[in-house]
Amino acid sequence: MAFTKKTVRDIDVDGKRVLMRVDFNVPLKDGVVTDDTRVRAAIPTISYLKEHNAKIILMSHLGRPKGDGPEPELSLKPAADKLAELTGFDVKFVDDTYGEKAAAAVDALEPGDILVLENVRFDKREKKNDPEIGKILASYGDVFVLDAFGTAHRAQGSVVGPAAYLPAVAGFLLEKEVDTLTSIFAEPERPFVAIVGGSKVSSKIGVLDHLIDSADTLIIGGGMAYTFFLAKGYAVGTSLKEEDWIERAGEMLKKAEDKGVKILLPIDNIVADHFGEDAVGEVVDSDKIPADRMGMDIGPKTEALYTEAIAGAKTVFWNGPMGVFEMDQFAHGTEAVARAVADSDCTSIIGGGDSVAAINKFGLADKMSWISTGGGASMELVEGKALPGVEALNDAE
Ligand SMILES: Nc1ncnc2c1ncn2[C@@H]1O[C@H](COP(=O)(O)OP(=O)(O)O)[C@@H](O)[C@H]1O
Ligand SMILES: O=C(OP(=O)(O)O)[C@H](O)COP(=O)(O)O
Repeated sequence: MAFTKKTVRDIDVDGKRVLMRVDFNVPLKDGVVTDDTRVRAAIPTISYLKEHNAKIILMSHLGRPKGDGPEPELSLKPAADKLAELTGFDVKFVDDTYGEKAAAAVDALEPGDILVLENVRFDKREKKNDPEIGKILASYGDVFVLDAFGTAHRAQGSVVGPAAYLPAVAGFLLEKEVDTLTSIFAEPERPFVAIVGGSKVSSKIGVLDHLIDSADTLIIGGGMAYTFFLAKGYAVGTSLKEEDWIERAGEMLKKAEDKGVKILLPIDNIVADHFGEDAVGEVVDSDKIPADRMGMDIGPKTEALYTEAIAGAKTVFWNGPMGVFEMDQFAHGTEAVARAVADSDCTSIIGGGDSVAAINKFGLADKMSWISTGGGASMELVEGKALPGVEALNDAE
């Protein structure tokens, strides 16, 4: 299915104030961007707008701030600096989003200038999709561009709000992501193996239900696994879990069994007594996690099981690391799965900020068919859902 929304190519941006929502939700360590994939991915649209003399106003969230004011460690300044470094453009930054300071910085823009606003989530009205947020942001622009594929599944103020007030079109990244993913998911070559892990359990666990309908094998790892262990009656110690989902997880296991879809869960795990750089791992079987231990990675027997399942795949969709890969001692499971995907003769789609950071950490990005900047967003596309951000844009004629 071709992309059905207007894009930046369809509008005149010369001398106009272009308000653009990007996804600069990048991993940071000590104030430095540790994976710049999402910043790089926004550059084609930014460069196009600059070449066409637009005044460019960029906005994004970063992380999940509480929403009652600035949190310096979640400032967008490092992402703005990264954009300047990657492009050589002069990138201005204003430490305000909805106030007079931001408005004044917008007013001072000349054609070709680029301004990054502070984290849109420093105000709780953003996540609540308060119409006031859309209105304030829209006042900064003459047109609205959505290029934040990774956040297009969130009906939040800066993603859908400005479209109510301004002509609203897609950027090149959004267009390419939606086109590529919908065409792969429409008729995946089989066996289709879906791999889901990571920590955003509540926002992604529901999609697993759909994956049972579309995938031949579903591999579960990372923080996602422990809710399923609870459904199987295993104790999970202090591992990440989502109590409200235990019953549904049990229903999913039953549904998969009835449909003949294989769900693979870890059979062993690397556990630790606390979450930290100095934590030391030990291997335990999945039904023997001690009460004072938390699961940090999949274990060696699980790596072998998952590697074998991936080797026979024709399509792999992967979102969410198998463990806390940022800490080297818990990165082994994610690396083993990444290598299995890289070595297999399949169409491979990797989605999500952290999953992509993991693939980059292991130097395997060029072995994958499509690296998507969105984890949750690509999960919703695989589910066949429309993304609210895309829905809010103007239809192509
Ligand atoms: N067992 C686990 N316990 C806690 N966190 C985990 C576990 N396994 C993986 N994670 C964390 O999950 C995070 C990524 O999850 P998520 O945001 O859902 O993925 P993505 O950004 O790829 O969509 C990583 O920071 C990783 O450390
Ligand atoms: O990182 C993101 O999603 P992802 O981890 O599913 O890829 C997006 O920036 C959305 O962030 P959110 O899940 O805090 O709304």
